[in-house]
Amino acid sequence: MKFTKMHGIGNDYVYVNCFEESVKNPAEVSKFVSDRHFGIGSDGLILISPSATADFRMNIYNADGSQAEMCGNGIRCVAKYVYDYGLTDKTEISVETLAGIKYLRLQVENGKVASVEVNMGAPILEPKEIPVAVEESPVVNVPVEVKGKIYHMTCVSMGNPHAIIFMNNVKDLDIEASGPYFENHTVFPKRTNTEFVEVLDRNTVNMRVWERGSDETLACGTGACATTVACILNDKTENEVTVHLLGGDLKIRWDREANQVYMTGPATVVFDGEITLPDDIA
Ligand SMILES: N[C@H](CCC[C@H](N)C(=O)O)C(=O)O
Repeated sequence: MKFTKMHGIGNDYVYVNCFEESVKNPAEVSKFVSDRHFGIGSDGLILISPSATADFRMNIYNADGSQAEMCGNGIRCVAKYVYDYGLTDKTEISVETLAGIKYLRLQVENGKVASVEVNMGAPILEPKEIPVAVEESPVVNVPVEVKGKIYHMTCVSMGNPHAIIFMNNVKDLDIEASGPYFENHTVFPKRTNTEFVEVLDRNTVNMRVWERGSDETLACGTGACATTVACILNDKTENEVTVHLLGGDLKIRWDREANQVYMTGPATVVFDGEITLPDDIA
């Protein structure tokens, strides 16, 4: 199977061009290629395919094989792949995802995509649609007990679920001690991604993330969008925020009139490769 290893500020995936390849067991393939010792090493697998309703289709699988509705860092890399590898010469494209069709603007430098602006759509705040099993709507600063400790969470979906926890210092956070317990908490019927956020000023935050199905990652695009919405709902920032993640920065803007969230950031090709999959998952 031919693949391209790419990352969005350190959130790395194995990308497969399904115009040329066919992946019959994507969940199993994602688990295999994601293993950083026995596979390629990645946060998951992303398939780029034809679409009947958009220019391209993106399917994303986490490292544990679970399929997610959307991936912000991933969709920027999809845009870079389809332009740089000659599948399109358009600098405005649409990509079909399980979270709906997304519209992207590609910034090209020296013939290659340098950064991408994605319209990530409207944030979803209705608890039943996130989903999160609480009465409050919207879910803003709601107490939740995790491993015997009370946290206050704000929940937002960008097509995939996010729980945002504000704290004073994320650098020293022992994320392994709480991330998995939020991810698998019974209050989240479909599990959740969890963002731990330190507000630096009205336009800047530090964020770390424990992702559903991929443990801590160096960045999460949908998480940065959900975090920005949560900051604004809690009156902690203005509508435009620079999110500092372990792997780099994303610029997020929530256009309140249009109720659309925009994310701008880079996309990087690491290498092209070919791998022989074990027979039982090929
Ligand atoms: N783990 C996420 C999918 C990947 C999202 C993230 N990598 C991004 O950049 O948005 C989930 O299960 O919802």
